[in-house]
Amino acid sequence: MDVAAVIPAFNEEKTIAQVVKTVREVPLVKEIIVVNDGSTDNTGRIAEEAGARVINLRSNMGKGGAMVVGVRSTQAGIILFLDADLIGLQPSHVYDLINPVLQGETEMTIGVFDEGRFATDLALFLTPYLSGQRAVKREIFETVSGLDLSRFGVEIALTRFVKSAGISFKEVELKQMSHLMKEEKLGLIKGFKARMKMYWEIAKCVGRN
Ligand SMILES: O=c1ccn([C@@H]2O[C@H](COP(=O)(O)OP(=O)(O)O)[C@@H](O)[C@H]2O)c(=O)[nH]1
Ligand SMILES: O=C(O)[C@@H](COP(=O)(O)O)O[C@H]1O[C@H](CO)[C@@H](O)[C@H](O)[C@H]1O
Repeated sequence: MDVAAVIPAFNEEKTIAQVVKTVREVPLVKEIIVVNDGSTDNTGRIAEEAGARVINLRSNMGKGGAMVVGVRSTQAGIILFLDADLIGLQPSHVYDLINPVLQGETEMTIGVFDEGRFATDLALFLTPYLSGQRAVKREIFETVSGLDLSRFGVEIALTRFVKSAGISFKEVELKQMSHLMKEEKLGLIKGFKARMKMYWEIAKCVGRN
């Protein structure tokens, strides 16, 4: 089964190139798709220069919508989702995420930061099912309804579906990795507001049946 990486990206010009370049070091990943989710910075151009196929969305659809667009644009049977703001991503992390699915050991992996930065390690220690780093069979992703409108609820919706359907999944440790926190990207006040909005989007998906 082929593997494609789908990277939703909204104003991530600082980190996107490094993420794309690292994934390019893994030949098992046949396609790298960056879905530029209506960014107002140079994310799209930088991703393209780094070697990704870029889909430019005219306006911001939210993370879940961008992921759905990315998956629809490829035929690959296994999708590797990565955030565009990762710090310290190594090829070994990519292998750790995709190999268990590729080798039929499980249907989905969820990457959990460990030995990275305290705040981001702690967040994923407490809520591993929120992680944006995962590999999943496309048929599973495609079976979950409403992901296009789920925004930041996408991970919780996907994890809930997998759990309720009794589909196997596995958490894998991603050592010495982190991501930029909202407060680092947007400043304290805007970052906090964005965090609250994200929790609301997650809560809406938790409330859905
Ligand atoms: O409307 C959005 C919001 C976020 N993202 C992307 O989704 C990923 C996770 O978002 P963010 O880093 O804001 O979330 P955090 O990891 O801080 O919760 C990143 O690659 C973002 O660029 C997106 O494509 N569209
Ligand atoms: O780790 C978390 O608690 C949140 C918030 O991250 P930040 O505080 O902005 O670094 O980020 C995760 O959750 C989002 C919603 O599920 C995912 O979309 C992100 O990929 C994931 O990093």
